[in-house]
Amino acid sequence: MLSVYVTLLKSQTVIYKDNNPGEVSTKDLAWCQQVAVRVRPLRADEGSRIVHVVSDKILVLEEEADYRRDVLRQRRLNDKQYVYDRVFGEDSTQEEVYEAVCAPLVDDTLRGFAGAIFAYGATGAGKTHTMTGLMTRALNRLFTAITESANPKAYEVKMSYIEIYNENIRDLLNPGGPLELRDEGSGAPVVAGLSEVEATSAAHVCELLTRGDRARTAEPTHANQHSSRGHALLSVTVSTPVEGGTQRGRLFLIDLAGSERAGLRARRLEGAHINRSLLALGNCIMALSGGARYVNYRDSKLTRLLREVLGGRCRTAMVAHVAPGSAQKETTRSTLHYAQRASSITNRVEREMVETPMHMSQYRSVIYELREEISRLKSKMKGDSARSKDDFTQPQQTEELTKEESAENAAHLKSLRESIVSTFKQQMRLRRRLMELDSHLLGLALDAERQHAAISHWEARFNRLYKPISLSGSRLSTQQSYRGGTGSVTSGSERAEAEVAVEQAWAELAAVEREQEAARTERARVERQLEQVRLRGAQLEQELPARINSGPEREVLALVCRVHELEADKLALQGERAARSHELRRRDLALQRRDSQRRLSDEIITRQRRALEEMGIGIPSELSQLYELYQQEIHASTYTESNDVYSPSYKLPPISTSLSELAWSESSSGSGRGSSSGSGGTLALDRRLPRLAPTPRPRTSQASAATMKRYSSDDSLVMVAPRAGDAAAP
Ligand SMILES: Nc1ncnc2c1ncn2[C@@H]1O[C@H](COP(=O)(O)OP(=O)(O)OP(=O)(O)O)[C@@H](O)[C@H]1O
Repeated sequence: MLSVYVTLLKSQTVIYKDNNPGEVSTKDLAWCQQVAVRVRPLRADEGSRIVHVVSDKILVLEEEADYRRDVLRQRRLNDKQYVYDRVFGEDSTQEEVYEAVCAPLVDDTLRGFAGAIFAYGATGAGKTHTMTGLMTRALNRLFTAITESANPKAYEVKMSYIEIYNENIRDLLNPGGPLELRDEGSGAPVVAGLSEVEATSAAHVCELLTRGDRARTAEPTHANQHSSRGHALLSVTVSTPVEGGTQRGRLFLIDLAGSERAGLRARRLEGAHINRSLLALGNCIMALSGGARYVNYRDSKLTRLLREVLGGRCRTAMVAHVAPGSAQKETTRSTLHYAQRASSITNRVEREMVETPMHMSQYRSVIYELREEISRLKSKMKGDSARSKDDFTQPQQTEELTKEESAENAAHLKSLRESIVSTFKQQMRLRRRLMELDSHLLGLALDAERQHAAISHWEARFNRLYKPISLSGSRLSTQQSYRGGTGSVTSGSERAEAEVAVEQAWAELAAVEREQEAARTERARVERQLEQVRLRGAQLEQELPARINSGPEREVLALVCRVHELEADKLALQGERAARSHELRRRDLALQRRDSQRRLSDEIITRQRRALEEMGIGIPSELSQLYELYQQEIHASTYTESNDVYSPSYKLPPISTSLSELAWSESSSGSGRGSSSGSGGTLALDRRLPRLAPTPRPRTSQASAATMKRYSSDDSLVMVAPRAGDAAAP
């Protein structure tokens, strides 16, 4: 038994048997992503079937026909088609799923690669059913392959099985109290005290799995009598000696907790933890799709633990699970969106990264100081060299030095040189530490900002801005419409979830602030030390000119200079890299904030428009022009300026010429980033807007004009993404 989980997750020192290890590019990583959806059989109490598998890649979700008499809208709203790498229907077998999703990863494990499979979906959707099938088949296949190999005894298979429940980690193979997740330096976190058991045969593995499954936290839910309430992570490591080391392959099989919202009050904490960690996982997957962009793993224990799996050389597959009945419509839709978001990774990664200017100020001063030091040393060498020439023209003075004095000088020089080099090394160590601390502080500042953003988001959503307002004389439906339909439904369970989320954000913020305080104190201490070492170095330099009087000694000094130069160059490169990565993280956060600000603006505008309509106030023409401009600008910036890095998750409702012509495909809502956050990526769109005169083609900018297409067939404005070259078209 080993007590350290890091050996499972941390080491990526895989020796590749038949591949050149090389660096795995983001493209390779993207290629590794596979997203499948499995639909489980319909049960009698689940209503009518609303999920239809069309082919092994396509499924259709039927929306309820709320507008039965409106043929146009029925046609547009009812069916939503989703495309994935693979879709498994209700009669799919465990074997089929294993062959398509898991078998390639098992073969890779034997070849020394790492792979991971996630099962995602709402409670009762079939995650555990699928994962049980995959786990037993994967381990059977591993042992069969090992037995059939030339040297079965050379293989070692180890297993570890943990559960994350309510942000507590438990060892399922050796159940006991919660285990601590420790961050050790910059490496992967460590689960202290976790057991890793050597598996000797397929039968032994089955026994271990059964033991682990029994230890999982399970409770009945509305959809599943035996519902697993935490995330389960099974890790299997296969090691075998090869020439020059040990080849190690790993397979992670992860059965995520149900993604549904917490309904019961008793479950609110549990539900909030589950949603939070699934959101964090979704965000990591999303961020990884950008290749070099900042990936925040800190938000949950699940993502902290999976850091190396998600970001390392790991092929991953996700199997999203849905129930086909109308009773689970909401959860099914949200699962399909989540899976679609994950499957968009492949496309995104192949896109070019946006170049960002470097922000180097933090490093410039340190590098400047180093260069200064080098030039001082060099000028000393020149001075000594000149003096040495003078000495050469006056040999009698040199001859006056006794042999004893020369030996003494040489000894002094030697010790001086050693002191200079050692002082220099100390300086470099302290400077590096300072840079590490600065970088850490920058990361913490971003973390703190994110927590602030989360707090203001939830507070704005539930307490301040969107309290239902009462409009005298308005129809009853007005208040109802304020409560519902815009993504800010304040049901009891959501409010409870918000309270928990806010509490957690405050707690996280306090932890971040404590860490900031500790880092600042440490930084001040290191800075004081550096100042002392710098002073000592300056004193040593003062001694140099008087003592250097020979060619070999100058060579020593030149060597010291060279070491300084190399260090300065290295530092410059490191600084550049760190600054670039910080800049990317900062931009990522800025984008998220803009996104959330824009959502708020849109929601305010939509609600104001609705309020005007409900109160029977016509929209002044200037205001309607502004609405139009706003839509065009948002659309233009979304589709033309940042097409490669940012995708819209919502659109404002169009300003239409008549009520019946308002056709706004819901297909555009909720499928983009943040849509599963609970923050309401989806605005329910207003279908009762006042009739407005069609506006002329926009005059604002070429880009805006290029993004607008007028479909005269139904005389309503429908915004579509521009085709390549649209923006440049006259
Ligand atoms: N593909 C399938 N074929 C037949 N039965 C299935 C299938 N998928 C799930 N089931 C059955 O549905 C029930 C719920 O499935 P399961 O426990 O796997 O759900 P889950 O998604 O893991 O739920 P939870 O998150 O609550 O643990 C079980 O009785 C299981 O046997």
